[in-house]
Amino acid sequence: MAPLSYTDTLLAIVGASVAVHLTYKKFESYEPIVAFGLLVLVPSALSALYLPHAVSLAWAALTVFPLFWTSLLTSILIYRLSPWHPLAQYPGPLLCKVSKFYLAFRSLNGKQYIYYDQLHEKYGNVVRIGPNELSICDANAIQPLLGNTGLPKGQFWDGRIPESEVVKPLIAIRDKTEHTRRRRPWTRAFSTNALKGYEELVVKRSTQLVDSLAAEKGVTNLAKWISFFTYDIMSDLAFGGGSEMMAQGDVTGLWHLLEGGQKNAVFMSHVPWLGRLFFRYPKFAAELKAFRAHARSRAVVRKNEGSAYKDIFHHLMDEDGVASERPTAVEVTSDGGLAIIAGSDTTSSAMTHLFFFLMCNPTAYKRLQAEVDQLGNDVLDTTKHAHMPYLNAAINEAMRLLPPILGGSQRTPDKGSGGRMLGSYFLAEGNSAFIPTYSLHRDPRNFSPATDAFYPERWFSEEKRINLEPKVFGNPSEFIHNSAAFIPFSLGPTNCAGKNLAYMEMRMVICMIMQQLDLRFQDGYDPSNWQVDMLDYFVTLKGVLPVIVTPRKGSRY
Ligand code: HEM
Repeated sequence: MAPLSYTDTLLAIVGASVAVHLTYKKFESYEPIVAFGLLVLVPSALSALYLPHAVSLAWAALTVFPLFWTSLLTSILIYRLSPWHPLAQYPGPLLCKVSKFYLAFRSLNGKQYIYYDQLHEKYGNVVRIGPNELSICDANAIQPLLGNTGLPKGQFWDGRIPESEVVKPLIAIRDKTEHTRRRRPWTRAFSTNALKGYEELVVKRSTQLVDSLAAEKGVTNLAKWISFFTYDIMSDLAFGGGSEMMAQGDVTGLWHLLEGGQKNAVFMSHVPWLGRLFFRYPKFAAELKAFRAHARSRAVVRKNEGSAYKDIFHHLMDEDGVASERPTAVEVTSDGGLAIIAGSDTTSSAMTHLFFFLMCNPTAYKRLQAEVDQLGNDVLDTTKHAHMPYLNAAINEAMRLLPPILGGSQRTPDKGSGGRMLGSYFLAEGNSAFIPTYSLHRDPRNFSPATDAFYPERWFSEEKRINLEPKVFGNPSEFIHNSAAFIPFSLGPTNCAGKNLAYMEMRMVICMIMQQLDLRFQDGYDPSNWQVDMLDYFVTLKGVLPVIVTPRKGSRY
């Protein structure tokens, strides 16, 4: 067969690159073998085609590879910016539309929630924050995206979990049927009965926290103490013990490992295919892997040694034998690690933020303390906690202003579904969307007036709210309170499994601390540092919160 003319050969190379683009788009494989085939083998074959126009095969390759890759990138670029792209109608920064790498790099400074907020300020309710991803700051999209008939999880978690972990933790399961199956033991682990069983432990650890704080002389870092508390208690609950951070400090460096891995993780969640690739190299994301390996080893110890009480592991492992299908050991090990990660950082953020806001707002501090003081000897009674209006309003108000997960949970339409209407926005198949929780909670259309200020009173009924000093909410016609737009625990079938435990822990710790101790900022501390030091790596990394703790008059100290 006669060789192709020079022009036809060049056209064949460009055509092949477009075909490779379309193949990638259709099949979306993370497999390195597929990438190798499409990005290396195809241009190698094309180099042979080009050989008649070159002095050697090496020379042909030197011409064909750059041409092939450049036309592939150009094809991708043109498509992403073209009016045919299914998200073309949505506004957003050019660099976000071109590549998700832009956001991945921007996320490294820990301020992506602020960036989303600025984008919504500039572009409106819907912003195209990636070539195939939308951020939707509109309460009408919450139900269709996250609610009971909402969409399955997106690729976000694919880049955070190494492929070698064939059995994924619950939070990373995208298939709805499989997720429902794996969620069942979690539902048992947080039933009313199971929660009752955790109470004694919550009291024990909360007492240890209050004792430790009372013993602190001079300035102490409240954020650190609360983090150690949540880590210790989640280890007790997930694995029947194994952590004594409040007593010994972070001697094994686990808290450091947990936090250290988050920066890598957030980058990879934006470009999951790269995460999959990099995770194969042992030195990549070493902290993340070390933490997960530790969690797995703790699970094995817990399984072999048992526990003196019914912990979360007990229910996940179905040690009561109530499930029709028993979870496998690998599933339980994977989910045990998840319990620590999901349950410690989030709860510690919520509580630390609340104490921060209380110290900034003396009126709210006094109102909460007065309510707590009415408890007297019932301070450990969880049934009373659940009905304390100021306590619960203050917890919600802190999570409204600074939700522990500042961004949102990504969702993607099922393959073959054709896409989904989310309120008045259409999300085509192959694309993802999320609701930016921080921006939604700080949207005056959802919470007004004084949207950015800490006022637990906004959670009260009108008759109670209207006369309270200062009279911020004195004018009912100006008042907006859309509780459907309050989603710190997300929503729907994949919402936070540990929500009730989190509330129980938070209420207990807050009541015990407020009853026994007075907290105030270190002299000269500038509260504006709190948010400046805070880093959003999906979970929130907190800076130092320097406080002076003094036992209250009549306390046990
Ligand atoms: C204030 C504290 C907490 C907050 C704000 C919080 C928030 C969240 C959020 C936003 C999600 C993602 C849900 C989604 O993808 O739609 C989540 C998932 C999850 N959380 Fe929490 N969480 C908290 C405490 C806890 C605790 C104490 C546990 C106990 C182990 C826990 C266990 C989980 C689990 C297992 C998931 C995965 C649920 C699933 O995929 O089905 N969380 N949490």
